[in-house]
Amino acid sequence: MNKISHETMRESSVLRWSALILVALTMFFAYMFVDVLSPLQTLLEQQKGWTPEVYGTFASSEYFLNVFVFFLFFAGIILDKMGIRFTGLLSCIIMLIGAGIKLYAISDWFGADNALYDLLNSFAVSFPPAAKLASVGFAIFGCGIEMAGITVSKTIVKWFTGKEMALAMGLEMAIARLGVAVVFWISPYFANLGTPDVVRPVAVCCLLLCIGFLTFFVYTLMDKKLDSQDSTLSKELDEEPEEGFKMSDLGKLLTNKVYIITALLCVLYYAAIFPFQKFATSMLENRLGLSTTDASQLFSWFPIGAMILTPLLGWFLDKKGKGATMLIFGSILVFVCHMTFAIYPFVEGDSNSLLVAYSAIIVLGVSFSLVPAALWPSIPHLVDKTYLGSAYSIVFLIQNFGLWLFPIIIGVVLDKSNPAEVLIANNGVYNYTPAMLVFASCGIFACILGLWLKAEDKKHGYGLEEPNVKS
Ligand SMILES: C[C@H](NC(=O)[C@@H](N)CCCCN)C(=O)O
Repeated sequence: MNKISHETMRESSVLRWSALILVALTMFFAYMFVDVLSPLQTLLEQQKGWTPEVYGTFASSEYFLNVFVFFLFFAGIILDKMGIRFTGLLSCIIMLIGAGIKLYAISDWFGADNALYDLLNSFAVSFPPAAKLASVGFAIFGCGIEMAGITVSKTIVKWFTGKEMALAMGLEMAIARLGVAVVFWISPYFANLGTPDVVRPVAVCCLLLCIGFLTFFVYTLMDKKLDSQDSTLSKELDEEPEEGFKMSDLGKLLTNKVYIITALLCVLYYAAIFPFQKFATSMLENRLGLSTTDASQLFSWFPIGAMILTPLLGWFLDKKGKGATMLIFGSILVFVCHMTFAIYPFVEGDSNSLLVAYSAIIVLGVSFSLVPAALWPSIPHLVDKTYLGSAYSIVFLIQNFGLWLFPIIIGVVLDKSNPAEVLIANNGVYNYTPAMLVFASCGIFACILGLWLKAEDKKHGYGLEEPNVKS
């Protein structure tokens, strides 16, 4: 009788972790691009005339096509039907196209006497043509990055199920957070290299995206080999091939109560994070009287904190569980941070104020480790693996709605709470309290959903509080 070998590449820890590093690098460069303009809001206002409302609308455009053209929904189906290699490469190409358009839009090549410029200048004139075209580019890029995000989540499940899955997801997110931290340092640096200019950092990040494309391409070679090993193994074991996504699975997802609670928690929690990231530098400049570079560097401790803790908490979840509890604590901490920035009487140049600001940013970093480390590995506990790609894509879709809406809300709240005459009386310093209260309220609602999730888990035993690694 032939001896069946159960060994595939995923049994080799070196190959498994190499696969992870390759896909994580793609996300590292993608996350850098996402936030390349976040530390430059003030410069965009001074140089390009982008008011907070324009900037908020531009920031939210990243999610527009995912939400309103349901791109993420189709991305999930493409992923489940066409597989990781096709979807991952497609997502990288989409990101590059979107990034290229955004770069062109803010460059000097796009200006008056250009037909497209004149066309975009012919309506909604308070929204500059460069901001309009940059938003189109960012919306296309947003399709790519979200598609890449679900592809990477599915890739990790493929290589790490029954192994260190939460640790792997934590490490992938840590590498992405490092990208955010790095861009909060290098973006003001490149912008101020010579005459201040927002184009330089965007051009650099476009080049880095090409490297991300290459690392994903290398990963596809490993993925192909693993698939051929898996199909040989299934034939030897006489296993039925997996069925893949069916439209009826969508109904199963949308009627899965605990999955919907998780998706709502996700949207509320992340609404207090990514949109905040877009305004944080400006908020710190205004609340503490810091320069752009200092505010941006202070804020970078948030992704750095998350980067250090997320893999550790992923490891903890693998070994000890307590996923639902982590979601609750993470939501409480996001509330604490945003309330601090809303109500603490910060004084310019005061060391206590700086200490409080640093502490609040670190607290946010801890929160942003607890929730993602527990949230994403919890999805495979709640749904069938045949439509896992779609399950991730629907959560991302619901989340993207919040990520689209909140920068707009915050932009409007900032404009309304800082009318021109008040702004002039305050020497141009924006009052951020109402905006921060909006962010803080998201934390409270996320916490309530976390408590509900924990109660459902206790009742039905989804295993959210259980460790992932089965010994
Ligand atoms: C893994 C998770 N990713 C997401 O939530 C993405 N849908 C959003 C990426 C947005 C980048 N602006 C995470 O990063 O925690």
